[in-house]
Amino acid sequence: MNDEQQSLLLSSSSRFSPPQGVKLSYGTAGFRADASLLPSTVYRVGILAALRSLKTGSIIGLMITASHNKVSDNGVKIADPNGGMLSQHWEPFADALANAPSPQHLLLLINEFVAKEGILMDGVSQAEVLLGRDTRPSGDALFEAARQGVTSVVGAVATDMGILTTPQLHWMVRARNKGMQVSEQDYFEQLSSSFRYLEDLIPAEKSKFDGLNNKVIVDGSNGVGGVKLKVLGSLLNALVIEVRNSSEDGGVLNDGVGADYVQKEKVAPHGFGSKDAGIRCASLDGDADRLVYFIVPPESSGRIDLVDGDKILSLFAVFIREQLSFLNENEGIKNSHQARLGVVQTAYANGASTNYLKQLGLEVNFTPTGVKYLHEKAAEFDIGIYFEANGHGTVLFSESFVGWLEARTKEISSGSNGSEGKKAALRLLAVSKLINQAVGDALSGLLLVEVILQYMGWSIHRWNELYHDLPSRQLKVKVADRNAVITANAETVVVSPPGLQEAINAETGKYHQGRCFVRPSGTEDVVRVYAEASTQEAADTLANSVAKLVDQFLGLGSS
Ligand SMILES: CC(=O)N[C@H]1[C@@H](OP(=O)(O)O)O[C@H](CO)[C@@H](O)[C@@H]1O
Ligand SMILES: [Mg+2]
Repeated sequence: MNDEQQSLLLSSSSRFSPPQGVKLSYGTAGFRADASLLPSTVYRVGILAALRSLKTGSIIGLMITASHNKVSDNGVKIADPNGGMLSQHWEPFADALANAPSPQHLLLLINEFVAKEGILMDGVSQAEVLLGRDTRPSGDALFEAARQGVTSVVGAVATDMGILTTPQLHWMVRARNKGMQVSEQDYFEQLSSSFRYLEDLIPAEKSKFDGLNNKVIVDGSNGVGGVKLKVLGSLLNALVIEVRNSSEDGGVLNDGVGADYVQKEKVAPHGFGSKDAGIRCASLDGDADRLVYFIVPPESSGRIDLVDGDKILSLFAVFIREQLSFLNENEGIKNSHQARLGVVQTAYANGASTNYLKQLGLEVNFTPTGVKYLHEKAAEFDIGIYFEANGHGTVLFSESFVGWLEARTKEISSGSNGSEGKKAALRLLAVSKLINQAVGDALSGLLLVEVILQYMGWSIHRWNELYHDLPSRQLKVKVADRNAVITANAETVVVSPPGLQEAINAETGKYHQGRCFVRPSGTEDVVRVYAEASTQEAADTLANSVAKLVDQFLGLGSS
């Protein structure tokens, strides 16, 4: 690193002192904390993003958001060149940078790291980072910190993409690196045109929207997603999207609203009630990368029927499996290719969903919590569908399978006779354009759910009846050191502290259809307990007894 570069880094970093007495960690989804603690972290992540861009020779993304967390929090994460999460290999460097106590330490770390990674900081190589932020009031100041971080690397440019959903930014990074157009208008255009195309491919004999079924009401969590969804909705024809709790309505972000609240509490968000009984309702989280549906009952008990990420995954799996079977049956299609379809879940997936998917004959895989793990696994298949129960997920198509579909659909247009097999190829290709290939995206997920329901002629009730969720309960336990819990087998088994798993097994064995696991959260200072059983009461009791075990083994008094 030359002198000019050194002094630039030293002078800019002296403007951003790290908070005292706080240890920051990149965690499951980037850095998150109270926004007042974050300027130095966001500035340093700006440097990291510029280095990542130099290293990969590609465009990198930096998103400022704390998703479903409270409005006074904020956070920052990186999108890699393919639009996915930052390579896990760089996370320790991110942690070290964020926690460096002084500008001199920071410089030392950067020097060491660029030498180890062979990054050329010669002031000649070009780097570019696309910056996005959600609607949080702290976003503007943190954006400025990120911009200063990026531009303190000589040759690096920070491009302001404005206020965006997290998945929009990831989509733009991916598209830019493929040499495509990446304005927000391009994003809306790609989603809405593939949606309309899929609508046009619905067979005439299948029931279309019947006037009752053409509306979905969406809770925007008072965040960025609602506003964007209004724009997207205006580009559609038959489907009516009514947005409530949009950030323009004056409500507080994620306060009594949003996908996380609806999924965890199983109650209707603010602004929804018995007047909405029978209508399809959906909820986005604060940065619109999670989506759940729900049904409001006619009486105003507040309780809802939750149609969660597992059920969205199941709907996608049923549809895609059907299209693949049309493809395989179709003799007109040359070089018939047996596409490998895989689904990926975590231990939080409701056991009833896993049984259902296995009964369909699908390969079900499990990974630890966190989309970076699910995404990586799903990418091993021709078509990989992954979802967390909380509504984060997408459908990935391998490049080779998309290439194969493109070749088939070209054959089709030359000798078109409209067989189901041919239409299936066209449909799958349109799905690969509709559903975000970079990351889980509530807006593209919502459009895919809507068009599949149209295609199937299903109401939300019919969809919800695919299987019945086993009653479940999630609890959080505060412990002295959550990292003392070490798990294996996709977090289903505790290997340390010794004896805890045996105690959990003994408790779980008392319950019909009992299943229970504990793991340290990657985003909160707690150990999470999840329990399932044949009745709600049993699931509650099992969760409570295991929470007590966790407390006995690791509680605040046991350090
Ligand atoms: C049980 C649960 O919902 N866990 C969430 C939560 O992770 P934890 O590591 O459990 O805190 O936040 C993650 C990031 O948003 C999300 O990927 C994950 O599913
Ligand atoms: Mg989110």
